[in-house]
Amino acid sequence: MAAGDQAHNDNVDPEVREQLLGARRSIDNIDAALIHLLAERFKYTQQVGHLKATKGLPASDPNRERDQIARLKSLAEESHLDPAFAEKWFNFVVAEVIHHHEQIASGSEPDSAN
Ligand SMILES: O=C(O)C(=O)C[C@]1(C(=O)O)C=C[C@@H](O)C=C1
Repeated sequence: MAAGDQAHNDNVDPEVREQLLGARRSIDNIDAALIHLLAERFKYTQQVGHLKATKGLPASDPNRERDQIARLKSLAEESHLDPAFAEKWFNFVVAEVIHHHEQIASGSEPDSAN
């Protein structure tokens, strides 16, 4: 049996299994909160996308992004989260937002847009 299969084994010490389940319940709650927060964020970025398209503004705003990255990296440091990871996460989300902005501007916004 591979080492990784041990966690799926029914023979896991009940105390360890309880600890694992307890931590996983909290992980599931946090993942749910993150999904809800992301959905809220995309609701607002969609509003921004429509505003930019209506007013003929560019999809991206590099100055705004620079300020956001500096702020998030500082918050990450305070929270003992890797600032490089915070920046990667932000860039990943913003790339999707810009893609949505471009779709809105070109009139090809998907029905289920977030
Ligand atoms: O604030 C804006 O202008 C947005 O379009 C939102 C947002 C973001 O997701 O935070 C996305 C793209 C911009 O380059 C900057 C920020």
